[in-house]
Amino acid sequence: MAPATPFSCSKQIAVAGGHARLVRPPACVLPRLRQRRPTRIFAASGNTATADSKANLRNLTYDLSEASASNGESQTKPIKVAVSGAAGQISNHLLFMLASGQVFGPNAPIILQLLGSERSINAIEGVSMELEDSLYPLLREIKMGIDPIEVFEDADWALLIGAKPRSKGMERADLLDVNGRVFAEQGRALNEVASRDVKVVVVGNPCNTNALIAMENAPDLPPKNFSALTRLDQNRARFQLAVKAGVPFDKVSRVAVWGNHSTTQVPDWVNARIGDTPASKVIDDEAWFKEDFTPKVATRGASVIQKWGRSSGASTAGSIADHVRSLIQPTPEGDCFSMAISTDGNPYGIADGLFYSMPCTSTGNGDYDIVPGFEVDEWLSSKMKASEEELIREKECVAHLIGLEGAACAITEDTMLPGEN
Ligand SMILES: NC(=O)C1=CN([C@@H]2O[C@H](COP(=O)(O)OP(=O)(O)OC[C@H]3O[C@@H](n4cnc5c(N)ncnc54)[C@H](OP(=O)(O)O)[C@@H]3O)[C@@H](O)[C@H]2O)C=CC1
Ligand SMILES: O=C([O-])CC(=O)C(=O)O
Repeated sequence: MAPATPFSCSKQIAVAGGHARLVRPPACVLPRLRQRRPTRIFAASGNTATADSKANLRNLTYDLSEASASNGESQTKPIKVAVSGAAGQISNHLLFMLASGQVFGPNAPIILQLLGSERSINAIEGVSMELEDSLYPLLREIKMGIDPIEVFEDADWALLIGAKPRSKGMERADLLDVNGRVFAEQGRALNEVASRDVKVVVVGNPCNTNALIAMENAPDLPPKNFSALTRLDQNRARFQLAVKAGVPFDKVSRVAVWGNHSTTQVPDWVNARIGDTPASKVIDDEAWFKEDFTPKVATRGASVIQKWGRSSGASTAGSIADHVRSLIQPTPEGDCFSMAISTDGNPYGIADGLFYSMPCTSTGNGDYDIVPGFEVDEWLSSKMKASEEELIREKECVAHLIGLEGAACAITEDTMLPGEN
């Protein structure tokens, strides 16, 4: 157990005769109350570690080793999962899924490393209290802080969710710049302190280009370890196909989503299957695929906001869980999953140097392969090209954040996130 310091707090939960007992060291109580003064405790720091930087990090440790041993569980090394935007609504679903074992499985103890800001650190403390009160046996430790250098230390996974939403009057180029700076800083921090095999999943929008920025700022980490979330789009597409065909969604497979997580995305009905049959044979209605299915999936985020008054939180969290599970479990034979990945050397002729969503498989070791040989007909090809061009324009707008010179931002016609209308 870590020694208590004025700025850290450890807790131990012992189990005797089947009853959990919280052993709270006396030193823990006062510092915890003191920590409610954010200006003192969670002072902003730069992107390099300082001698007293640990003082900015709050640490809760739950040592359940006695309990685990008495239950005959093996002492598995906990998985360290860093989450940014930890006070946001997606995280408010995801953190509980992570702590409960729904993502990494029922035998994987977990350490949560939560990144917030001065704006959100109180809220993150609140979330951590709820996590404590949920009594998750797999949850071993919660770290919270506002400096990515501290929070990302030794992370095995980094789920980068936090990003500024576009506000009224803000151009997409501004959004790319503001969020790009955040992801550049976080990429540098991961490069410096995360596990050398950290898997980085970028969710915060515009997620494809943010993933590119994070990766380019982390030259010591394998580019293949970076991906961006398009699994929500895949799930949305799968649901629409199942409903139209009148089958349970588990009969719908090989659903690729190509391109950008934006309204130019291409949910692929050409290669999708329903049972063992091409979806286009089961649903013999090309006009529906082109004029209804495709825009419905691409603007589903906006429809949710229109009805619900806020953007997709629970379904996004579920799709992040699906994304992670797809990398740590073997892909079922004949199926694929979609995520945005580096295009370097891809078999579909997409320009190198982008993050573009494609069909992938995994053997379950955290790595992936792009599935070759998907049919790309003329219609699919022209839609895929449009999304590629959008990503090239986005990249030009963030050239200054990825060490490129000479490019200029030429986004004139505003491209849209799925949640915008
Ligand atoms: N790829 C995908 O499929 C999807 C992506 N998204 C994207 O995920 C991101 C998070 O969504 P959600 O959790 O709903 O958002 P919330 O608004 O609930 O939370 C966003 C978090 O981002 C952080 N943030 C970082 N920088 C800023 C800033 N400059 N201004 C305000 N907040 C900031 C805030 O945390 P803090 O103060 O701690 O920094 C905040 O808690 C968004 O970018 C959204 O567009 C959403 C749905 C699907
Ligand atoms: O546009 C947004 O912020 C929400 C989003 O990505 C989605 O719902 O797919």
